[in-house]
Amino acid sequence: MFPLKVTDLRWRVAGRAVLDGLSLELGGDGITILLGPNGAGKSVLLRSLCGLIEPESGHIDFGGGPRPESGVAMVFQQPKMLRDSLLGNVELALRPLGVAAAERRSRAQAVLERVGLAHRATDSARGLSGGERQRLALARAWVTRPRLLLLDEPTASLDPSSVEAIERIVREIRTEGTRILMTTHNLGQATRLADDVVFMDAGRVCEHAPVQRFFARPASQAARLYIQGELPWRMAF
Ligand SMILES: Nc1ncnc2c1ncn2[C@@H]1O[C@H](COP(=O)(O)OP(=O)(O)OP(=O)(O)O)[C@@H](O)[C@H]1O
Repeated sequence: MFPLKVTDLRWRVAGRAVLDGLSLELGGDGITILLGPNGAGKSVLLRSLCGLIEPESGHIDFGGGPRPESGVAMVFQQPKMLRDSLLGNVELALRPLGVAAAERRSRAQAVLERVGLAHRATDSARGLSGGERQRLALARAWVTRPRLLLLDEPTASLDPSSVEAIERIVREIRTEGTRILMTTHNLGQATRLADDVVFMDAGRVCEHAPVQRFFARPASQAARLYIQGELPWRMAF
């Protein structure tokens, strides 16, 4: 599946370019944090990578071929839960992969353990808090053992301890060999998690750099302004 090469991707809505000739290359390891202002096209890029949006032109090449049938998973900012138990939600993710019922159950139980939700396994998923829902959404993706995991602002509007729990899970998923591409507006989180940063503006990649270099010496004016704009609170303390 890697290197993942995106070339000159274009997608318009009502004549306005949302992806405007976007190109990007990702190697097979690590966590890439996708930064950029609201409306830059980050979510649209993630949706294009998992096949939910078909760009008008351009090319996405997964290690020399088309997108594989399985191996790419995505977690949305506001994941939808089935009206079922946590176990049921996780097991369902394995059905399309042809995993036998007994193995579906054991893998679902194991992954719920790892995200700290085993004690809620038979509860209704609809009754979970925001942080618990995100952990369940990560479990549903993780249980399929994706090679590439796309995370769209998985900690937006979560409290600090829920954010910490999600970050721990994301690191564990990465340690087990899953490539992660994740959006966030939390720059502290970006510095904690990222190996490298892709900065997008107006439907294009402006910059792709190792995390330390990106924050110490952003190469583009757009990235400098974004970093300054997102960090006013630092000046206050
Ligand atoms: N399905 C859609 N139909 C019409 N317009 C869309 C659709 N999806 C996204 N857009 C538009 O494309 C632009 C980019 O949206 P996108 O959600 O990718 O931005 P983003 O960089 O993820 O922003 P944010 O940081 O606010 O989440 C926005 O103007 C959005 O309104």
